[in-house]
Amino acid sequence: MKIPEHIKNAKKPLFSFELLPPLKGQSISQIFESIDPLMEFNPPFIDVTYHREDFIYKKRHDGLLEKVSTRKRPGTVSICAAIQFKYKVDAVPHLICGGFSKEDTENALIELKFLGIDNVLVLRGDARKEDGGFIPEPNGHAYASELMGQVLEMNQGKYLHEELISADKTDFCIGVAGYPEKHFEAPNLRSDLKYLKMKVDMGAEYIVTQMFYDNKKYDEFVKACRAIGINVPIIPGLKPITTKKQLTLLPKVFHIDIPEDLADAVEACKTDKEVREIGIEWCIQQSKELIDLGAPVLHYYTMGKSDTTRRIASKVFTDTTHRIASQVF
Ligand SMILES: NC(=O)C1=CN([C@@H]2O[C@H](COP(=O)(O)OP(=O)(O)OC[C@H]3O[C@@H](n4cnc5c(N)ncnc54)[C@H](O)[C@@H]3O)[C@@H](O)[C@H]2O)C=CC1
Ligand SMILES: Nc1nc(=O)c2c([nH]1)NC[C@@H]1CN(c3ccc(C(=O)N[C@@H](CCC(=O)O)C(=O)O)cc3)CN21
Repeated sequence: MKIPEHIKNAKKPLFSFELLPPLKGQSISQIFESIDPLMEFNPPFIDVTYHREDFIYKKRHDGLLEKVSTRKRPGTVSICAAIQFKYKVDAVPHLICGGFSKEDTENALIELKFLGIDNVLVLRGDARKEDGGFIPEPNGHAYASELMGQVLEMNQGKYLHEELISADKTDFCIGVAGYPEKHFEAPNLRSDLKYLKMKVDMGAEYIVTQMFYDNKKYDEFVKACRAIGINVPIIPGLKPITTKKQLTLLPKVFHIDIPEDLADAVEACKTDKEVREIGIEWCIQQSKELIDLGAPVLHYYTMGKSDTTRRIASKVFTDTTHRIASQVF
């Protein structure tokens, strides 16, 4: 089922989460072990991220260094298939521009259609660390909107080499990313929202936000979106803080602010065990308020660590007194 249908059919706010493909060499059982403890909260969908290749430098016999491309976390499509068939919930693979030619993208989409996976989150993808900034693949896409264009073409039955393929139309539901605190490369929020609106006008059916720790940012973002005619569901993304290191790491990697109260409380902790308690409390509070603000789904960036999210969800999603999501869409 498509994500917007899950939202329309829901009688109360929904719980969903996101995981990373495990490191190369590990097994699917680790994925299942991280999903099992969260199934009691009835996620209608589970996202699986996509990771582009990295470079490593290998020493050759002659002593020179050879640049070799490797992928540390392969398997998004097969993990999605395994999830969908085992748990009978929709798996949402992330599709990225980085490292993908149009042919690679087409092949991935053909495989997804074949597997009965019909929701995708369309993203540009992060820059490779070594590159400094995002560099599109030759014959690839530079922006999420361009990649969306290709998915939409396939939804119309238009493949890259029509003379070579006679294939049916695909029917993908497309979600996109939104940034309550602005995407770090955008000159200002208005510009970022302009491109977000472009993605929605092209056919994106819902938005998942970058993580944030101050609900006011989400509230203002939703209002700013509505004011310019973005009327699709806006799903907040949440990541509980669990270590002191994240206080500097998260702003650096994801370009987000940590509110003073939260930062002070984390600073005052003596151990990461204490930090985790603070992070869980903060996230429970945030989750409850977001439901009151009308968030249709709460999407947790669990990234394979389910214990923390389980503790949060058991406080947020087993309490049936919460109101039905009231966001306008
Ligand atoms: N791997 C994953 O699962 C996830 C990754 N992300 C990351 O978030 C970042 C951005 O991804 P998206 O939001 O999908 O990218 P996007 O292509 O929509 O936007 C990227 C930047 O370019 C600007 N922009 C967008 N379209 C433009 C256009 N046509 N012309 C000029 N500027 C334009 C935007 O304002 C933004 O600053 C990436 O670093 C991505 O990896 C975010 C969520 C999940
Ligand atoms: N820029 C960007 N890239 C992403 O891949 C991404 C986002 N934003 N925002 C939404 C989700 C959240 N994602 C993730 C991915 C990895 C971690 C993670 O492993 N975090 C480490 C620190 C980060 C690091 O070491 O690079 C952690 O300790 O929490 C968290 C969320 C993936 N998605």
